[in-house]
Amino acid sequence: MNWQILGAGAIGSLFASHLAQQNQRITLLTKMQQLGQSLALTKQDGTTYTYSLNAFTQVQDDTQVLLVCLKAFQVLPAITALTDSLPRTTSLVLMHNGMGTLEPLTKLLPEQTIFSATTTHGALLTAPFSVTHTGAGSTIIGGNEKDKALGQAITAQLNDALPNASWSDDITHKLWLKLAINCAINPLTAIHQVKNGALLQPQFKPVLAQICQEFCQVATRQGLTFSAEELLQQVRQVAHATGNNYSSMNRDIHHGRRSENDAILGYLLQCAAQHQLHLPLCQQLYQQVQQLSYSPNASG
Ligand SMILES: NC(=O)C1=CN([C@@H]2O[C@H](COP(=O)(O)OP(=O)(O)OC[C@H]3O[C@@H](n4cnc5c(N)ncnc54)[C@H](OP(=O)(O)O)[C@@H]3O)[C@@H](O)[C@H]2O)C=CC1
Ligand SMILES: CC(C)(CO)C(=O)C(=O)O
Repeated sequence: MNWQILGAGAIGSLFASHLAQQNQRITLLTKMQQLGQSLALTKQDGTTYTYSLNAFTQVQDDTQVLLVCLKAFQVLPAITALTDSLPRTTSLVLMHNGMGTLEPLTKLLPEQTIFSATTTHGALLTAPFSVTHTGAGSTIIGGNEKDKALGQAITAQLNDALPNASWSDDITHKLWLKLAINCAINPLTAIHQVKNGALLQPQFKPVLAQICQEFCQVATRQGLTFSAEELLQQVRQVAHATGNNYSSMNRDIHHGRRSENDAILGYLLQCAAQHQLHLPLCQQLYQQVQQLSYSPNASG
């Protein structure tokens, strides 16, 4: 399979380097063309490997899989700019936190095969084209039933490169579970500027419980089954397992970058509005994060 990775940030570089290590045919899709770009991967044991990859600004004619490793708000503008040159035979795999990109992309590219993915691997870009694998995790991929055989073949190659990757017949549920975890952990750690583990302190328990409860109201109306009690347990497990890490939203706010608030709490609130549901705590947290966030449209 010919792979192209859109976005040579932390996650894109992590997957690109692991695919290169497997001798997969792989190129990058970046903002600037660079033939023979070196990409350094530092593994968890501290060893560093360097790969030479070609970086293009367009999708290559023979690209079979375009792995989209962008922040949620970058996805639609990036793919829209590529639409005219995107071969019909290229499958897209969307790999980002938050939700809300699949529906507009499906409208934009009705003929294209599009898969969704979510990963719990941790990656840090220490310099341009230099990535450190900070935490081993797993990746789940899914899509339409009619595309399952292709999706499973893509998943198998990804799993050879960076385990564990698996196919899910119920990717919507998996994406919503990750959404719940991000709705609970990201805003609180961003607002209070604390590490994930701080949310295990007793004062956060009722707040996390209410987020899970508001989340479940929306999920139920979307036809998805979650239990608020189980979700709270899962959120606390993730806060414990990643206790020493800062969430991505925490880092975005800390560094004055745009956060994925719109694709996380914003998406949940949008779904809630469609069902005439009011989520008082999620609404308040969303606004607090917005006030702290860099806004690309703000003047002055
Ligand atoms: N890092 C991690 O450990 C994890 C991240 N995630 C999720 O994965 C997604 C990607 O995260 P991450 O890799 O950390 O983010 P990064 O910001 O590191 O990577 C995004 C990259 O895409 C580039 N980019 C943006 N627009 C374009 C474009 N139009 N064409 C080409 N390149 C473009 C950006 O360049 P520039 O900066 O110049 O705009 C940047 O290099 C996010 O949704 C994140 O929440 C999920 C799990 C773990
Ligand atoms: C799971 C969690 C909260 C880990 O930090 C994450 O996905 C993020 O930071 O965006």
